[in-house]
Amino acid sequence: MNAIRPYLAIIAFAAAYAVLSIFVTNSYYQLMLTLVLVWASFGLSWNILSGYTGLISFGHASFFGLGAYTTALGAMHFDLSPWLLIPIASVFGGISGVLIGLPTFRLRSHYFALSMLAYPLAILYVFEWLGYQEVTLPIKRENAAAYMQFHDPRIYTWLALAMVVAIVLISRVIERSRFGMALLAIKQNEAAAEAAGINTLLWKLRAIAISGAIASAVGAFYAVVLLVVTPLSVFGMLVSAQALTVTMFGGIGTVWGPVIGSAILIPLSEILHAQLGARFPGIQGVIFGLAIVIVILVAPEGIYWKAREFIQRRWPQLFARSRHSELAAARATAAPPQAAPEQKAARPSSDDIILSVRGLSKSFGGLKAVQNVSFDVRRGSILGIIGPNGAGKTTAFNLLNGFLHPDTGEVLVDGRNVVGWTPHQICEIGVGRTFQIMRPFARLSVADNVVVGAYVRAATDDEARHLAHDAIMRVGLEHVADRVASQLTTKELRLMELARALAGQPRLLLLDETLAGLGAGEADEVVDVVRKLAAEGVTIVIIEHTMKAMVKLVDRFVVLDHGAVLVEGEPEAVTRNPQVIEAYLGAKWSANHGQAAC
Ligand SMILES: Nc1ncnc2c1ncn2[C@@H]1O[C@H](COP(=O)(O)OP(=O)(O)OP(=O)(O)O)[C@@H](O)[C@H]1O
Repeated sequence: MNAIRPYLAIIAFAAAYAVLSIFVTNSYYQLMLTLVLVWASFGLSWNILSGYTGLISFGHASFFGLGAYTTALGAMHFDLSPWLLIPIASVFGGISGVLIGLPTFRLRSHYFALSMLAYPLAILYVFEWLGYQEVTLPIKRENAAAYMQFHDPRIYTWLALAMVVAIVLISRVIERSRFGMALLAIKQNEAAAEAAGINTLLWKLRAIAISGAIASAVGAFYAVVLLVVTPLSVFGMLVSAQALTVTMFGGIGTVWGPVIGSAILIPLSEILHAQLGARFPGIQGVIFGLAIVIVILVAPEGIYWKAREFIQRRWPQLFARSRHSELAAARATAAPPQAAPEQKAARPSSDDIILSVRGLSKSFGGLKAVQNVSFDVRRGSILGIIGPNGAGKTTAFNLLNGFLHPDTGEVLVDGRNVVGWTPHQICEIGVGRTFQIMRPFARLSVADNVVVGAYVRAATDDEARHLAHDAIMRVGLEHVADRVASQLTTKELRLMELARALAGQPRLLLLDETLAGLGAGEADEVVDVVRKLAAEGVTIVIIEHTMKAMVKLVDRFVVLDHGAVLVEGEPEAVTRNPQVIEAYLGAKWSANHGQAAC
């Protein structure tokens, strides 16, 4: 029973729809029942890319149209059956997804959305130019069922229903797996996902390939239902808009969104088109436009989420769940993963060098943000990087973990030069990172945030949950593990980012201003956690402004000024250095601490 429970809603929906379709005898309404499911399926395909990753596609008609024309042309020129052509269209859709995704994923947000718009428009003109203005599928009088042609229109509805159920199940599998978590992490913060070891390009390509394959299959089926295909009806703006509108109206990022949106908007626009289409041509476009305006004003993420929020407020017990207890259960059952040898090693640090930076430089236009920086970090030690605002500390970090590529220089992690690697590749070899401006996955729970960081080291979901649980315990956040990240205090967010980095079992942790925004007491608590991690053998490089906390924490300092290393050495020597006092600490520090430091 427990195994069936997540699918009860879709089983009930399919049963009710099938029963409804049995009693609808009017062929026009029967067609509408089928079209509702076709557009719901198309919306579901759009949702797999855009709903889960947040990369809005205005160009899903490319896949839909390719599918429709594959069926139409395959039937016309090669006398092939749609039973064969639909899977072929799906393969074409998947391949075109990768071909479109590879160049277009270089772009972000609205640039991505707008460039996706170009593909169906370009393909539309190609098909017109090829002379395929209107392609009709040949009618089969004999053996019609083998060509997916049926006298009883209800069979199309049932086929469409089977298609929706299949796509909902695929979406559910994606949602509940590492795939879905990766896409959600990308949606909430792509840079943090990449730094947590997620190969963002690969997951996005997988999402667009699956999304494109499904959209093409839906388009191929649409051609079978309507029997006529024109470039405008399958590649037109309204087609892409339809996927977007039904999903945005119903609810983004949930399987129910496209189904709800389609069930409301398609009959509405079809009936108005039938009644008023002659007097008001293009009335469907008006309906979809109005739907978008209403959604933006009333329920920006769609009516599913609005209704869910309402129910959650009214009957909170229906939604009570404990992800952390799941994690704790996973910990009780899963075998403990092998600790990395580096983590077993205890301080004090040896002369073994884990990170070696050689002649690193980076300029932005004429500004030399990092100039010929070199330093070594011994395994098990804590290195502090300090310097005034704009000294190049964050840029140096971005060069170390692959967000930026240096103009010159080397970054050797355990002797391997990682210059040119991507952040997730650097994370894979054991370099974790937190950010100066915190980058939580705001709508995920603390536990889920940390699970995302564990995937880089875990072979299975259970192991990821086990590692996440360990990391949460190490930073002392078990009491808020089920809380949504957006509800955390600054200190908790800092610790959660630490846990997310720790879950990937790094041997080297780069902490970017982990104490920023904390009160004195809170900063001490976080310093204690960092010190404990170092005692467990994790090597730490930390950027900080808070000199007082740093002096007590670090083994060595690198002081940057104007992008170059001003001084390097042990805390006592560095804080007494006249150049450091002049460039960074100022005369006041010298007066207050000079004696103490001596
Ligand atoms: N992407 C960028 N494009 C142009 N200039 C940049 C870029 N990133 C950083 N800079 C400039 O490079 C210099 C070093 O910046 P960086 O953020 O590394 O300093 P920082 O020491 O971390 O400063 P803060 O303590 O204020 O964060 C600054 O002058 C900054 O304006």
